Amino acid sequence: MSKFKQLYKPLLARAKWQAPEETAIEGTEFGHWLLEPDSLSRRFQRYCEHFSVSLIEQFRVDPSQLTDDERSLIGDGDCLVRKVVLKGDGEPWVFARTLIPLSTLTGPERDLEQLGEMPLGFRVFTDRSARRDALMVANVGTKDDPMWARRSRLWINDKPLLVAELFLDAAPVYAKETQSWK
Ligand SMILES: C=C(O[C@@H]1C=C(C(=O)O)C=C[C@H]1O)C(=O)O
Repeated sequence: MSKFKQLYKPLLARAKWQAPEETAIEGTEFGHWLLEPDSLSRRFQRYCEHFSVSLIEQFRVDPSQLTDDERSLIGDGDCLVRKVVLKGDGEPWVFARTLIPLSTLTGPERDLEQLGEMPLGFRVFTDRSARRDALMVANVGTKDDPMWARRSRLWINDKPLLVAELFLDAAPVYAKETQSWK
């Protein structure tokens, strides 16, 4: 799993986030994926027989480990960092890094620290209060060979978490004709 950290963490770290309207992705096939407001995990499930999440690492950081941008979105408190790979039929589709403020890991949300290999989206989007905002996108590849990432803030019971997702080559996002199975 460390190859995912070595390969993909730096790509996400240097993403130059843009508002979708500043890019030409709206109305494109992959734009529909990148702008997905509901659970990406639930959508991925429709494009494979077996959807799974592998937990790479999870640890706590103090706010000095966050960027100014991240602090402006989720506050300047200690956070839990959760890094996973989302897989479709065993193929790595997304590398995701989520920042969950400890102030979000309270009350009914305490369990978010024990998710393990349960997809975060399955837990968050079953809550009626769940919503997504501050969605930004970035091409961390090249113009001719794009590698797309997105970052968005999720709210659950009015408490935030920040999710950054890097869409890997095998992801259905890039398939010319993505026919859902279900
Ligand atoms: C937020 C979602 O959860 C997905 C699963 C994640 C995880 O298990 O850590 C992280 C980011 C997402 O790709 C979603 O399904 O939209």
